[in-house]
Amino acid sequence: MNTHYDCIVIGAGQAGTPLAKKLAQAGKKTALIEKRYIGGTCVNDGCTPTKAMVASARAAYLAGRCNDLGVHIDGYRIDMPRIKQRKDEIVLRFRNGSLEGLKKTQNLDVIFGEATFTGPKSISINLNDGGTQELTADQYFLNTGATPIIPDVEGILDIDYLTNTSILELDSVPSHLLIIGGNYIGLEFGQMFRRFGAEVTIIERSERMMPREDEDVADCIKNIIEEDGVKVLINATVQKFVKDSSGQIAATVSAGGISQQITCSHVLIATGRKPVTENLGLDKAGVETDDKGHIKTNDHLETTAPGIYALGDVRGGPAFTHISYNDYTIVYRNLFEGTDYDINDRPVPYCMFTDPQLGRIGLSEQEARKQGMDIKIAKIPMAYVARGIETGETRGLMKAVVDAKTKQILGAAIIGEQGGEIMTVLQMAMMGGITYDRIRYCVFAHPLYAESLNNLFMAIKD
Ligand SMILES: Cc1cc2nc3c(=O)[nH]c(=O)nc-3n(C[C@H](O)[C@H](O)[C@H](O)COP(=O)(O)OP(=O)(O)OC[C@H]3O[C@@H](n4cnc5c(N)ncnc54)[C@H](O)[C@@H]3O)c2cc1C
Ligand SMILES: NC(=O)c1ccc[n+]([C@@H]2O[C@H](COP(=O)([O-])OP(=O)(O)OC[C@H]3O[C@@H](n4cnc5c(N)ncnc54)[C@H](O)[C@@H]3O)[C@@H](O)[C@H]2O)c1
Repeated sequence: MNTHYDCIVIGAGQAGTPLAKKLAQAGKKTALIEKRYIGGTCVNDGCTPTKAMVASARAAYLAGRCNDLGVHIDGYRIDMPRIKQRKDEIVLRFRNGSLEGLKKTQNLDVIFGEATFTGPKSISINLNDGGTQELTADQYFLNTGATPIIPDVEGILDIDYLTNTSILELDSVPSHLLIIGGNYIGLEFGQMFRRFGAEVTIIERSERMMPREDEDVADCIKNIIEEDGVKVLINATVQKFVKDSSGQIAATVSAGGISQQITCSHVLIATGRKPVTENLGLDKAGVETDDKGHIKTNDHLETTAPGIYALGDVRGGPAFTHISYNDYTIVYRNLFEGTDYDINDRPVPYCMFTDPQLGRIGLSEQEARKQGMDIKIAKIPMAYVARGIETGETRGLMKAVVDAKTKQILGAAIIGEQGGEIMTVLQMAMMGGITYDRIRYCVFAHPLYAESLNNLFMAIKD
């Protein structure tokens, strides 16, 4: 039987879930199709589980250095099954909470299965419970997310490599975790598992880790990670994997042109993510993709097919939960509240949850210089920050890029224990047009990290 809806949302990620609810609440007969779990990557394989485990890793770190603060404990041990159980409980709470909210929503059907376009406005669903269902709708909203890129390395299919999903299922600590890719996923998991007691080696193919960040920022993070005992090889790629009969994996690694063999127990792939569009049948709907498979949209998130929108990672924007969520608010408000928002109107903050965190907003120094802008740089080490000294958290730095003439803040990178929160203070200043010379003399409560924004902008010579 063919059922018709006003709106169909494909993918219950960070845009699809709230959007489906709002569409239904606005009186639209809506279906939300999800092939796996409500909440998508963020809740099930991304932000929620990793940040829960990062909290356990930080507890281990603090236990290991509390002697410095004059508190002596008689050793500690990592209880990986408990860490996993705690993480699972949090994930289930978020996932089930969302599902309950969706089920209670009038005009909304949640259907578990994989959707594929069969025509411009029709889909077929391979139901998870068996069988298929054919649906049509006036409007479609695609929020199908992204999935790990697996590099083409000889022997990789023989080694049971881990991804950001399967590593979350480990209930023991690897003896030696080799991570391919030295950016967000590699660094967050790398430091976390080092703190759980694993030997960790990160292989990054670029000339430096975090190639999109300023060199001093990336170097600061690299020094911190290495100080924690993670081995980092840059300019490095894995050429070959061989698994021996005892389960150990020999990786042939070329680093800086020199070949070496590294033996490890586990391999995590963290080499980036690609959009999930393969089985969507987009050609049947007239939805075009770019050369990387991302769904093409305009600034209002409309695809090349009328009445079909794409939101979140699948459209290749900055791959963050808050961006996917903001995509939903743009689409919804433009459709139902008569607004004309576009995706260029928003800031793109982000926070990498290493410890200390890296909070980032706006232009980096290298980006501003590339654009030929007249800028000044404010920079202080965290070791100058009173709050950092008092709490024993002196690793990191504060850096801001400002317009030399207008005194507006153009961007910031804060590496610090609350780096994300401090960055957000500067984000608000940027949004409100508060210039750096005002922040320099602003009264902040003492002794907060934010108070040191005074000192940060004192570092600029007018
Ligand atoms: C390890 C890790 C850590 C991360 N940490 C952070 C962080 O700290 N902060 C942050 O902002 N971002 C983080 N991210 C990124 C963030 O998780 C994503 O950007 C975010 O989840 C946005 O995803 P989305 O809404 O585009 O789609 P997703 O959340 O990926 O959802 C897509 C959904 O669509 C479903 N689907 C796909 N195809 C079909 C189909 N044909 N039919 C039906 N359903 C389908 C999928 O099953 C999935 O549930 C992290 C990512 C990873 C992997
Ligand atoms: N805290 C956060 O906000 C957070 C945390 C985790 C993930 N994420 C999101 O998830 C996405 C994916 O993260 P990611 O770290 O997997 O991808 P990424 O694209 O950010 O980084 C991949 C890294 O792997 C390297 N690389 C690629 N191929 C390689 C190879 N063959 N050998 C060695 N190195 C190789 C790249 O040079 C790059 O540094 C990111 O875009 C990010 O937006 C966000």
